[in-house]
Amino acid sequence: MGEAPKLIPHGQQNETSNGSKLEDETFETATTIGDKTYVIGRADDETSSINVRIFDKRLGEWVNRAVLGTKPMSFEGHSAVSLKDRIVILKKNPKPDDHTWFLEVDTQYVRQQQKVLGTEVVAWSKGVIGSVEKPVVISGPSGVGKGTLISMLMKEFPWMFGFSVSHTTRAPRAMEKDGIHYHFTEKSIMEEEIKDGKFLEFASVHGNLYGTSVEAVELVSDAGKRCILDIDVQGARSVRASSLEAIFIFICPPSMEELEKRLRDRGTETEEQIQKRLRNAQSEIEQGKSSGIFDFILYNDKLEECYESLKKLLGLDGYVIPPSNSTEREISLPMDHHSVLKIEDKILINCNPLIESNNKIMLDLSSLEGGAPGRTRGLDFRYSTECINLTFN
Ligand SMILES: Nc1nc2c(ncn2[C@@H]2O[C@H](COP(=O)(O)OP(=O)(O)O)[C@@H](O)[C@H]2O)c(=O)[nH]1
Ligand SMILES: Nc1ncnc2c1ncn2[C@@H]1O[C@H](COP(=O)(O)OP(=O)(O)O)[C@@H](O)[C@H]1O
Repeated sequence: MGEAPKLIPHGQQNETSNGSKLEDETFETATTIGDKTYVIGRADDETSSINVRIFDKRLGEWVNRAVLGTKPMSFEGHSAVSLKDRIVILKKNPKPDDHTWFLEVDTQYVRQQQKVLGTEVVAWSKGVIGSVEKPVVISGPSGVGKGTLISMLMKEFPWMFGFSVSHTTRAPRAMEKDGIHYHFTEKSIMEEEIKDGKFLEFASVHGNLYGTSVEAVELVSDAGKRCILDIDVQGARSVRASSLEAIFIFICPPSMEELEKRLRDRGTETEEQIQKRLRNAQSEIEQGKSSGIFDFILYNDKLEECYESLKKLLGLDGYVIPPSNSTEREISLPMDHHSVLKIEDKILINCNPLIESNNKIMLDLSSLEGGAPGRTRGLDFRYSTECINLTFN
């Protein structure tokens, strides 16, 4: 039995309480979700890290501890609010012209991580404000044109999409660059990292290991971009079963003959590898069509037509480039004089009207969808100056 948290702030009392904010000199804040109280403070070593301790009320003991974050997430007195399975921590604005940072933790993910690692590890992220669309998972047999279609999408919409760079134990092809096309790695290293819970999913494909690291997806979502994953059917199944909400697209060849031709013309594989890929293609196509994993099946016969269909199902047909900055929004929160309140799935930040003209900011957690588990998925926010707008329905 551990010592109960000295801090029994508002959050400890019940689920419907307002956000908790402790006195500044303690440099700790806490909030409660279910049986757990998350006590958040500056790391003991006085670095810029954040220390999180988790107290399980049911067990009456501290069950987890993690040191998180680097600059600019240093802990200088925050407000923490819990909503459903999330905690949102708002960092005070250190300078008047600075922007607000917030951290969001998905406690669902904490539980998953605990299962894998026993102790430690909570995932936090810098807040990306403005909703990010669901990641896109693209699967299909080797040579069908997945890479080609993804390149076209990334070239036309570089600000919108980011590629999840997988790890693989296969050897690089002539034009492939480490860290861009894949993270090329050793089997023993990758197996160790899989054990450490570093991967969102992994699979053995055509005799090699492939996997999507949690970090690969986080890097894209942290940049505020929509993540594209090029993974095989087994990987797609694992992602489907994970907490990552995504759109699943399967690409089919017009015929096996055409698939073989594309593979041969690409000229990147030995004859033996081509044969292996063709043998696997048949069952991949069957699974792709029948497994219920995929939301959409696209036939890549004429490349341009297939690309147009892909854009259409991603809602990008007839897409007009928005004026710069319109997809990125930032909010400013004053250093002092703000209070934080939670109501249902909304967080309301009340600023001093004498300091801020937009004196009420609402973060809407119902907008959270997609994204890597445990990471900020794009909190939507809006300003309000009228109290009447702040009634929640
Ligand atoms: N499960 C899983 N599959 C992957 C990953 N990265 C690539 N793949 C799949 O591995 C297979 C082989 O990829 P690759 O060696 O690049 O060959 P290609 O498909 O012929 O270009 C393809 O089906 C990819 O979609 C990953 O991170 N996880
Ligand atoms: N619709 C298409 N028609 C003809 N060739 C295509 C088409 N789509 C892709 N290709 C070609 O087929 C080969 C395999 O495509 P690639 O994108 O590497 O497939 P994958 O990533 O699915 O293995 C490449 O040489 C590419 O240029």
